[in-house]
Amino acid sequence: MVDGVEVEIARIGARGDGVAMRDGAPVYVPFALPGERWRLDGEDGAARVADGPARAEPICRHFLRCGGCVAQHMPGDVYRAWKRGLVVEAFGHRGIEADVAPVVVVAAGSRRRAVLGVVRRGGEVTLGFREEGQHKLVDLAECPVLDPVIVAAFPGLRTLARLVLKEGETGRLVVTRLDHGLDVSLDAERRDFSADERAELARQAREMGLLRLTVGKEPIASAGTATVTLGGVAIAVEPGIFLQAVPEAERVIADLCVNSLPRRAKTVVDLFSGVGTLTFPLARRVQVMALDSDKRAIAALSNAVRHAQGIKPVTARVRDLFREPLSARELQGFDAAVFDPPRAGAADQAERLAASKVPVVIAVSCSPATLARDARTLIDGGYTMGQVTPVDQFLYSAHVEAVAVFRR
Ligand SMILES: C[S@@+](CC[C@H](N)C(=O)[O-])C[C@H]1O[C@@H](n2cnc3c(N)ncnc32)[C@H](O)[C@@H]1O
Repeated sequence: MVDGVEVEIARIGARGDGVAMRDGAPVYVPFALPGERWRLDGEDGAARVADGPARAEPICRHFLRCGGCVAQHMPGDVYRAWKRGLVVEAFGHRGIEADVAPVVVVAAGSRRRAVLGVVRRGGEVTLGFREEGQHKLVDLAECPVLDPVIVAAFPGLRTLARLVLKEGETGRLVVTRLDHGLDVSLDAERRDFSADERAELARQAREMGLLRLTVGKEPIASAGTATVTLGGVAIAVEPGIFLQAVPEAERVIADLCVNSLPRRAKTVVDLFSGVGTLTFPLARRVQVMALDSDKRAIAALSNAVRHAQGIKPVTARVRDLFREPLSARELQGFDAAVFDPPRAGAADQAERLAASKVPVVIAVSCSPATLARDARTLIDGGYTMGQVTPVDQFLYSAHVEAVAVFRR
């Protein structure tokens, strides 16, 4: 940044920064809004010199310092337009004029899964969100985005981390609210726990009322079966398994999938199925073949099928769909395909789908950029894209989920 120069913010960029143009190049100003004027003060940052439209009151005291949120200062209409715009722009970059619906925004306090950083210094543990590339953790007293049950566990989680981390060591906590309590996995360098230390960790887990505690790969405590109910089916899951971040978003995504099926659909393939988030809601109506490369996820899904009631037949297979995407021939006979890949998208699988005759393809994605890339492939293969629905389950972050439906 250049000292003392004033700029006017024109728009909000992909990471939530305000963007101003200077000498034909974009300048990014964190936490700035369109219509505001800012003075750029060298490497140290920038200062607001003139207000634009009203700012929103942040819902959290840690906003601006915590790595979790970038957008609590945006008024609701600006925020929703920005999130929708992320999807519109991603398609625009691929030459697609997408029909993008208004954003479905989840409620605050509904996020059931958190990946938290912990560090031990001077005997004390700091617990907070670490954004990519950011090193400093802000110790959290609250987080209005997370399920309050997770927030209430913060003090106990610090105690757990204190028992595990050496001085100066950092660790990573994955905390998930399952059907009957919190599932906590703590990853740290240290692996050599004595029997006494293990007993102390187990005692702390009991005191916190945790459903399960895992340190590294070692099971430390369990207070019952760890299940998550998806589409009315309880699935016993292993620590750290992928789940959609917010239950409400999971239902919106599942409903969009089910409601987009052809009326007479009988069989659907669920690509990148995970433990069956979309498989089970789909299986209430149609036969499903579920595929994922994660052995533990497919085992959980298969076990759940055995005791599930009121669903159509489900088959589940382990398959690496990057190395060995389902071919157009293998896709033959399915009335619809759902694909919900990781952030990298599913370039090769999209090519096979584009060459197939599957009447309806439903793409679910947490990355508008790779969704748009894969959409281009499907459109070039003869599919017509219907409405795209952005689902804002990563509240106040620069991420957004989206569902797109393709037909031929
Ligand atoms: C975004 S998650 C979606 C899971 C599931 N549809 C859900 O909603 O819970 C992506 C899934 O892709 C799976 N995956 C990642 N790489 C894969 C690959 N190469 N082949 C098949 N599945 C893969 C992961 O195991 C994960 O379950």
